[in-house]
Amino acid sequence: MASYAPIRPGGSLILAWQTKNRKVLIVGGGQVAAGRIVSVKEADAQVTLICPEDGLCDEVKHRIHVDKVVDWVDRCFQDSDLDENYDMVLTAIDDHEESLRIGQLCRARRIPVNVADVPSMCDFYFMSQHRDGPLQIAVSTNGQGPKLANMIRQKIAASLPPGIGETVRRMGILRGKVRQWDPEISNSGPRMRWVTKLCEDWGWSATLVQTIAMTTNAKTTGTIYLVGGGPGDPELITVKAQRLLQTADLVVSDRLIPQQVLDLVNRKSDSAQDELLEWCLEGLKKGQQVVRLKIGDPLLFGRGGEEVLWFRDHGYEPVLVPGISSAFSAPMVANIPVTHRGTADQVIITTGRGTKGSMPDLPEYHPMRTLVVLMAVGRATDLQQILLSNKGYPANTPISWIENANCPEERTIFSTVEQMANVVDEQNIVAPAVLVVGQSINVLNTL
Ligand SMILES: C[C@@]1(CC(=O)O)C2=NC(=C\c3[nH]c(c(CCC(=O)O)c3CC(=O)O)Cc3[nH]c(c(CC(=O)O)c3CCC(=O)O)/C=C3\N/C(=C\2)[C@@H](CCC(=O)O)[C@]3(C)CC(=O)O)/[C@H]1CCC(=O)O
Ligand SMILES: NC(=O)c1ccc[n+]([C@@H]2O[C@H](COP(=O)([O-])OP(=O)(O)OC[C@H]3O[C@@H](n4cnc5c(N)ncnc54)[C@H](O)[C@@H]3O)[C@@H](O)[C@H]2O)c1
Repeated sequence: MASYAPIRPGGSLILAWQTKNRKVLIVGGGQVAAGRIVSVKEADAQVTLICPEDGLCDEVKHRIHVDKVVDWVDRCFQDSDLDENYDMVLTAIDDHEESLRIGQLCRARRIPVNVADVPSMCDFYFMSQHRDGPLQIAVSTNGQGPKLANMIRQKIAASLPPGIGETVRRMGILRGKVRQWDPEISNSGPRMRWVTKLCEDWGWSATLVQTIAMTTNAKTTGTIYLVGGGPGDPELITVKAQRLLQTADLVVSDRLIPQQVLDLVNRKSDSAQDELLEWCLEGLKKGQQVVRLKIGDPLLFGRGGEEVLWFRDHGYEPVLVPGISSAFSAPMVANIPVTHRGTADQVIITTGRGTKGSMPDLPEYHPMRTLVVLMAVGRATDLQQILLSNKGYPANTPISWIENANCPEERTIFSTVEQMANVVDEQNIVAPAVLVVGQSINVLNTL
């Protein structure tokens, strides 16, 4: 039998009540009323406050006369005040009998009411709250310990990462964008899975969540930055890239937009790549600072050169910002100095998958050469055969597969050229993985 969460009665219903343009009546003008004004005005309600002038505290006077966010009625409460069709009534007066009476009147009219000094008369309680942009954290002790609620709230707020409110705000913009890309109700599932994956992958790293966000602050001239996002570890991007990502109006990224969303895009266009570039262009035309974020380094197997030409054709010269390529960071993960005095004096970086699936002309064996092959996993058998049969590699030349380098799932496997395809099968190595071949593997690794 399935087990479900137990029901624990005796609580109150916790909601984020939408009160925009709703009519709220506050009775009283002391410090408690002042706090209520802030709470309901931050929720965009329309506030009427009833209280004789001599009862107004300084803060309430300020809200009435300076901020002008309150319609003030200069007298005591009258029963006919409730004829105004209020959506909510809050009493904060020092006359207990009158408080109770107003509470009962509201109950009779089914108007939700909070009576500051009579919890039993409250349809809802106020909570101790922390706000940072759209992030709202509220603590309730259900009337048991308001001071404790205050202390707990402060402790929670202090534990939050800086900038989290801004991150939440940008996430809202991004979710809106995703919905614009594909408004189909029936695609809600993939959209939600994508947003969930994004949040899980980038977690609390506020700056990096910001990097994928899209804002709309238009500037006068648009600039396109072609930025290397590094190999996957959020700490392995350059300071310059991070600054640009934080300040950009629009960031378009293929790395962070996983397959589910590219699938959505694909149905609108034959080529997802073109669509991404068109988004950049749209931003540029609006005068935005646009970051085109590429994994690794844009110009090393990143098709960055092609994108530079594309933007040039459209009248924009991209600013290039380098990134750390896995061609260098992956060997480092496996403790392989790709050059090392006396062992390796050159490193050749190539791919296992050339244009249209071709195999590039691999270099001859040289004992002082380190070979780094990107996108090699699917071609392990071909690569092994070419290196052994055509390129003179000794069967026992050390190799290393580095899977998901610089990501949490990172894995390093050492073997020899003779075994390199076998280990892919045996160890179930999957892309992305980098292959390193050469004697430099043995310098720091005792295998
Ligand atoms: C969240 C907050 C919002 C707000 O009201 O703005 C709030 N009280 C706050 C502070 C606070 N209130 C009081 C103290 C003095 C210390 C103490 O008594 O503990 C402090 C501490 C302080 O000032 O730091 C006195 C007090 N409060 C209530 C009573 C009546 C009673 O218990 O019978 C008495 C005794 C009066 C007396 O003895 O005369 C009743 C209520 N107060 C509530 C909310 C609701 C329950 C929420 C919950 O338990 O979670 C509820 C039921 C009704 C409601 O108002 O909706 C705000 C957090 C401030 C912050 O976050 O900084
Ligand atoms: N919920 C809470 O957390 C909390 C905290 C402190 C106090 N309280 C209670 O809330 C109430 C208000 O507290 P306060 O510190 O703001 O009090 P206060 O004495 O500073 O203010 C009371 C206000 O009510 C006005 N008033 C009195 N009778 C009125 C009427 N019939 N019509 C319109 N206005 C009227 C007064 O002119 C004054 O402006 C008190 O009963 C207090 O015990 C609640």
